[in-house]
Amino acid sequence: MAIEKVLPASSLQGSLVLPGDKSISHRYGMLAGLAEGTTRLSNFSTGADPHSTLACMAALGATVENKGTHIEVTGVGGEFQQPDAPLDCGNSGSTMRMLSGLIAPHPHTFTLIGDHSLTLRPMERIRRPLSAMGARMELVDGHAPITIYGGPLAAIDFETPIPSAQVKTAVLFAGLQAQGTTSLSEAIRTRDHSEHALRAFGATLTRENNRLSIAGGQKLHAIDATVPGDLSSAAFFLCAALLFPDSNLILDSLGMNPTRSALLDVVTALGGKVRILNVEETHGEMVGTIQVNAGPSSLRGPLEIRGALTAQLIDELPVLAAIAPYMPSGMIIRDAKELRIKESDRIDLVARNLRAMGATFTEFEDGLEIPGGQTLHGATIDSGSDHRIAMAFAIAALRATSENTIEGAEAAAISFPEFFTHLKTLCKN
Ligand SMILES: O=C(O)C1=C[C@@H](OP(=O)(O)O)[C@@H](O)[C@H](O)C1
Ligand SMILES: C=C(OP(=O)(O)O)C(=O)O
Repeated sequence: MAIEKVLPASSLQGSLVLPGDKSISHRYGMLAGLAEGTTRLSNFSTGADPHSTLACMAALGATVENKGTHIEVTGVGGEFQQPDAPLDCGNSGSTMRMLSGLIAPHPHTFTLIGDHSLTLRPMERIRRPLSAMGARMELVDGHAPITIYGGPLAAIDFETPIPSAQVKTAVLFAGLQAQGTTSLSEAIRTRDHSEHALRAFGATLTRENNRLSIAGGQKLHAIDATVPGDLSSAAFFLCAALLFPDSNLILDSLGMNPTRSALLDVVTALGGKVRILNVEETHGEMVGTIQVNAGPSSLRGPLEIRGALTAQLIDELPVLAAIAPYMPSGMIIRDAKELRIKESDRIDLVARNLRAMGATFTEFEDGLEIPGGQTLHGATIDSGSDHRIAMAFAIAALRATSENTIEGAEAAAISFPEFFTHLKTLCKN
């Protein structure tokens, strides 16, 4: 187990280009694997999870080559081959759920496996729509390993019961290859990278209010693309910037898709001055440069994160909770029960680590209420092998009164292997 020691800091200064967005990298990797032709992907995520996706695409017959400057994926032209071993999704819920939809229409038997954490995560949420389309899927008590007996699928009209971009994507990827037109409605709009990625690879997809429709039998064609920087990785440094009055952080080539960028509004509400220096669109995704300085917050009460906002900030909630005790206003996070079934029970681990640092707060089944203006001390942090917990508490450590020891720091590599190196460069002690 890797240990990282994080000392209190006095300032955060510098500029950064983030590695490619994890969500977009998964989708480009999968669609490139299915498409016809050779896709070139620059700034592909360096995280272990999207590389699990690429390994699965290779096992399904795509050719994946790391060319140094970019990744090349030569797709199977619409027909995956029977893999000769189980598809290993590692720690990645995105891989397991989205890939299930992508491969279910193919006439082979697939087994999807993952690590211990992934085996604890709910998979019934994808079995329900995919089996309604005609896929035969076996789970073990609602969990992986998953066996899919693939074959022709029929379109469905599906209403997502939980806000989940992974479930939405599994249905769209299956719908792309089904017979008829698949429709899907979501009550809370989740990240729309799949919609943009499908269009980029040549598919037609329509949206009317909250209802998406995709016709089956569409073929995909290879693209050249640069993956925008990962805003969920940037979140750690954006939150760190709020901790010091003279912070100055510049993030270049950053993904700013509006369905992902609620964090920028939250950072602003917490006193961050966020300047957008430029923005452009590439394959439907907004990409730009931002500068962030800290300033006084105008909040009169605790920052409240509930309902749709909770769903939009789902991956950023651990780091927001980790800095909440230092914010003058404090924070209320509710409607976040999903956090209990991510790579770890993130509410429990945030609570345990905040408690270890001496914070006071109230824990709920679906969130936390954390008073502001607290002083925390150094402690031994348990990452629970969860990348976002390891990184969130490295940020909390920056304002503690003494050194923190992060146990299980290697988990950061799941989404952001360079995190601790950048932290050391940006933070001044
Ligand atoms: O679609 C995606 O890329 C993701 C969707 C979210 O999961 P859910 O779909 O389970 O909410 C998020 O937590 C995950 O990190 C990535
Ligand atoms: C929940 C996450 O990812 P996944 O569901 O793909 O494991 C995450 O990155 O925080």
